[in-house]
Amino acid sequence: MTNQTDPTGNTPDPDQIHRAPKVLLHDHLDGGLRPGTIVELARDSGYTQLPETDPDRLGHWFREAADSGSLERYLETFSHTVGVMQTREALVRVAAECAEDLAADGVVYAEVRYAPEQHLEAGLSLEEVVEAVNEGFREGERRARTGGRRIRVGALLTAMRHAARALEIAELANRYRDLGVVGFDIAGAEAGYPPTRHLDAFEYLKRENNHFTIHAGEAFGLPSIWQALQWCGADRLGHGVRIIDDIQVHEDGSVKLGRLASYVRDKRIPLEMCPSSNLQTGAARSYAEHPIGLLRRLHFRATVNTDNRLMSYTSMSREFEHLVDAFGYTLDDMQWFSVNAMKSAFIPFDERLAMINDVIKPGYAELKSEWLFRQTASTSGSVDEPS
Ligand SMILES: O=c1[nH]cnc2c1ncn2[C@@H]1O[C@H](CO)[C@@H](O)[C@H]1O
Ligand SMILES: [Zn+2]
Repeated sequence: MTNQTDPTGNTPDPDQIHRAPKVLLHDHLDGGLRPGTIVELARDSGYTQLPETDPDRLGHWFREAADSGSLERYLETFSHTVGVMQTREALVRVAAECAEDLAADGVVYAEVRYAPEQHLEAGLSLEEVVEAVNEGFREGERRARTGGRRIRVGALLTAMRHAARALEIAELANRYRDLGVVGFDIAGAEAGYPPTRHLDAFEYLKRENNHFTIHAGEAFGLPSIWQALQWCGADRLGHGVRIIDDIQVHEDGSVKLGRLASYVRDKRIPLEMCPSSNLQTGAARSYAEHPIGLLRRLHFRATVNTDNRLMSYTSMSREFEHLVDAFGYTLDDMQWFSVNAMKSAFIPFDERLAMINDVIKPGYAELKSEWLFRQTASTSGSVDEPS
């Protein structure tokens, strides 16, 4: 890695990034399958549409096909993952492996989303889909614990923005509240499908005191973010990268925020940023030019996320490696992003606080203290040298 060196010495190396406790708010269940699992599920269910049947080649295919520069083409690849996630067994397996994989990557808390309406082709009901995924998450948490890792996973139920089932899915999310589902989301092609199309679902959730995030400001700009916040009342923004269009950076380095960007920062609206995904869909040109750098400097409530680990060939550790490389981030920056994410989670406040104080901060303190002890050891060594 070619990161800029940090005078305090706590620029993390890949091993530290991996061990650091990480919090993930934006990850799609159907965007994170293991290639080998897709191949096996396709074989077992008679799904014949896979473009490759060798796991390595299939993984590569997803990454290449998703690297298209457009959100619409990126989303086409999901037909294959959704295609093999149509039975109870498949959903339990995929959800369990998701929790296991995230835990193995050092994620301690995750909110994982999926659209129940996309898993009904083989006759499951919406309720059966939700229960299968919940069962899988619990199983994955157990396996992680057995392997010495702890993770907590909550589900977000997504409604597809081109479809007309948002209210029904919002009601489903409300029914399974406190039973493994922590919130609601809308996803899918953004241009042509403004958030206000689903206003009834959002108004319903507000009346129920429930939580939701909205994919906005990814493939479409400020009007989408504005609607998501001011018409729909979103608690968080999925991506929200295009908020950058409302921020002017002058030659002398001074910065002027427009009304919407000010609102987002002042109200501490969490931005679920997914750098690798944005590079693939054309929402950003490079890691170094990704708006997260400026937004972090300006103290927006930015968080780091994977979006789709399979399509974007990523993990939380990889996202942080890219950001450390691009911006010279330190363990303190990683802690800042992780605490931001935990503060923005949809679980109750006291539980968020306990995760921050009992898991995240001690985890970073330990990593930082390792460095201190390494320093002390090398310093005392040199003192002992005869001069
Ligand atoms: O970055 C994204 N933007 C918009 N929609 C997405 C993104 N990633 C995945 N999905 C959509 O969300 C569905 C449920 O998980 C996926 O099937 C995919 O169509
Ligand atoms: Zn997404």
